[in-house]
Amino acid sequence: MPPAAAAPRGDGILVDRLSVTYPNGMTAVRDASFALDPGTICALVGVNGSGKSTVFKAIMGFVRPSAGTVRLTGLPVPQALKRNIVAYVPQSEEVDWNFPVLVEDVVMMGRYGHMNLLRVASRDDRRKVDAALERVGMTAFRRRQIGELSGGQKKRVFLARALAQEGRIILLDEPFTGVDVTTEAAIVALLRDLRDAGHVMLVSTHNLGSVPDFCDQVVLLDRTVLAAGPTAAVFTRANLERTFGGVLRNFSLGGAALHADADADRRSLTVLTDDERPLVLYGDDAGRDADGPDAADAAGRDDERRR
Ligand SMILES: Nc1ncnc2c1ncn2[C@@H]1O[C@H](COP(=O)(O)OP(=O)(O)OP(=O)(O)O)[C@@H](O)[C@H]1O
Repeated sequence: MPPAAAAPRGDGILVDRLSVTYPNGMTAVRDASFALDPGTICALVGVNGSGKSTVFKAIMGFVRPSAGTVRLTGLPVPQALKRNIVAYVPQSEEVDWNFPVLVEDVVMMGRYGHMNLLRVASRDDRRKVDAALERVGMTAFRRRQIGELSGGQKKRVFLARALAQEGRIILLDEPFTGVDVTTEAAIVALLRDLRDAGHVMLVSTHNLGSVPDFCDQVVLLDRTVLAAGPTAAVFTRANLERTFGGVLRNFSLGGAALHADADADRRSLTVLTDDERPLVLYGDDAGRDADGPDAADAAGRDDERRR
């Protein structure tokens, strides 16, 4: 038997008994803990209002923990921010697209933390912006206004900004919302490359079907961490039902409704969806596990059909 993987030490992101209470007295996150090592892609999954953005804000230093700690590559948040360790790819709704700014200027913003107060770009800064635009396939759009781009193109530009920043930790807030299959595949390929280069990525997503495809860790959130760890162990039907309660749509097809074969009564297909790309579980163990190539393949095929 292969040796069991060691538990993460939190050398990338360490969230330890984190609680966040907003000034209006609302405790959005209570006693949440998880640990991620370099070279990880982790999904952050939970219903609307479960505290995903609050966890992001705590990691980015926008809110102070009322209890507990966050450490990033071993450093307290303020020190990590000073060193430009954290890059953020926002949700589209958070951005004012009417602000007149060129694509290349958005990507250059990723270099601001590396510049002095006058923000004069060096040759090295420009080279890194060029390389980032090239890497996400947006070089041809560099002189366009950001507001003129499609949703998927805008996402690529913000990914390029994160690349230009060269942060070891990248937070992505629903990167697949409103993007087509090709852009989603391109984003996933890029995230895998970054993982191989030792980055840590925390991805908030409602795209349940994509999670087993590319995330090696999962954090399930409902105002606290319900479960955290390797995707195969944590991303199970039972845990998802606990996380989403009645919100999750769950269709089960089995027996004659699905197959005409002799063994139809033993076979089933379960679809779990939080309204974006659904998680499709095939076969006899559909009621137990969400991992395995069948589940991922099925989710992909279903996605193609939906679009
Ligand atoms: N600035 C704030 N002041 C007071 N309460 C807040 C604030 N921001 C968020 N909340 C509350 O904290 C809870 C968690 O919100 P949060 O935005 O972290 O959830 P989320 O999981 O990111 O949701 P979504 O999936 O809708 O983006 C919600 O009940 C929300 O109303």
